[in-house]
Amino acid sequence: MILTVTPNPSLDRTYEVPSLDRGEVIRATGERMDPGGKGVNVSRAVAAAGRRTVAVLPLGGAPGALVADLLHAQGIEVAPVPVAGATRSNIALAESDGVLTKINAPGPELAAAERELLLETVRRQSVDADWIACCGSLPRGLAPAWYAELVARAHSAGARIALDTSGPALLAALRERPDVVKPNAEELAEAVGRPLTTVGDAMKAAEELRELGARAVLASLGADGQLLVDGTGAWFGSARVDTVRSNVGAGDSSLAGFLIAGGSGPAALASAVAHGAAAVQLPGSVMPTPGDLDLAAVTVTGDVPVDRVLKEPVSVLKEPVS
Ligand SMILES: Nc1ncnc2c1ncn2[C@@H]1O[C@H](COP(=O)(O)OP(=O)(O)O)[C@@H](O)[C@H]1O
Ligand SMILES: O=P(O)(O)OC[C@H]1O[C@](O)(COP(=O)(O)O)[C@@H](O)[C@@H]1O
Repeated sequence: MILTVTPNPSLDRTYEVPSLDRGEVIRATGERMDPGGKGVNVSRAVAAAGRRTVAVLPLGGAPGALVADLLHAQGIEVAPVPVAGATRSNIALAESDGVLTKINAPGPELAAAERELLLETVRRQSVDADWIACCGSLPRGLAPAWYAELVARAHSAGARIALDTSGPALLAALRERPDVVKPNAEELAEAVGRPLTTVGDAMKAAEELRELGARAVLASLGADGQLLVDGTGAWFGSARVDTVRSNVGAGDSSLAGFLIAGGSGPAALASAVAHGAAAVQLPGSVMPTPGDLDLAAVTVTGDVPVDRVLKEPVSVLKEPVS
């Protein structure tokens, strides 16, 4: 079973708009609503693969009830943590030329009793978990070291941890030796405080995260593919995609693919790449089913193309949020 923890889930609302004109009334041509948050998406992808998953998440107010309904409708087991504040709604504005603008709300602040209940729920649900995937930003009320504490607790309970977060929360958790971390290129650049121009730059940065404690680093590099660096070596995986429909949740789908395939080594990397490539060819944050995957289109090599210039280099570093 793959347990996911999403401390700051969301109701994802996507509006299709012709284009964005600041200060104008924009009439949407289409809209959709999805249960969201990075761990929620991992659970959706694991369930789409026909594997068991339980999603732990704080839920509050009408948006929280809607997230629970949408997840139940997709057959996903939810271990809710009732909270007083309303679950956030995140807005994605998809322009007709393919550009996506996202507004991620901060989400409710968790009170002390709610924080305790969240940890207790994770502990109770971890009993038969092969992996615990802890994903996304932290809501107000959870200290940057919260994921570090979760990794330590999960390890003492014998579970393996996959972590997909960024900034201070990622850096703080590394010292507890998460089994795999999954930064995207921006998050990787932010973590090492350097821009990334080539696949070699990304590999050096991933090695640095290992030196800081990560046992393995699965770095997703958007259109360029993915890098896996662990204690036994490094591999690069990619797949050709002709038409990208939506990259929302592509990284979450990749992480699910990696864990479903065992969570280590080149075969798991190939599964991660196949899931990422399939996800970007589906609308919104729809997660791929086995029929959507094209493993034959995936290439994995131990001969990492270090000199390859990234199609989407990271030249400007994001300001840390906290
Ligand atoms: N434009 C693209 N073309 C082909 N594959 C893509 C594209 N964008 C994303 N992917 C696939 O999805 C994976 C995850 O996307 P990425 O943008 O790196 O993650 P995140 O969603 O976490 O920001 C990539 O490593 C790649 O396999
Ligand atoms: O926790 P964060 O970083 O605010 O991200 C939450 C958002 O990320 C998502 O999980 C999608 O992930 P990506 O933006 O990485 O594609 C959405 O479902 C959700 O709205």
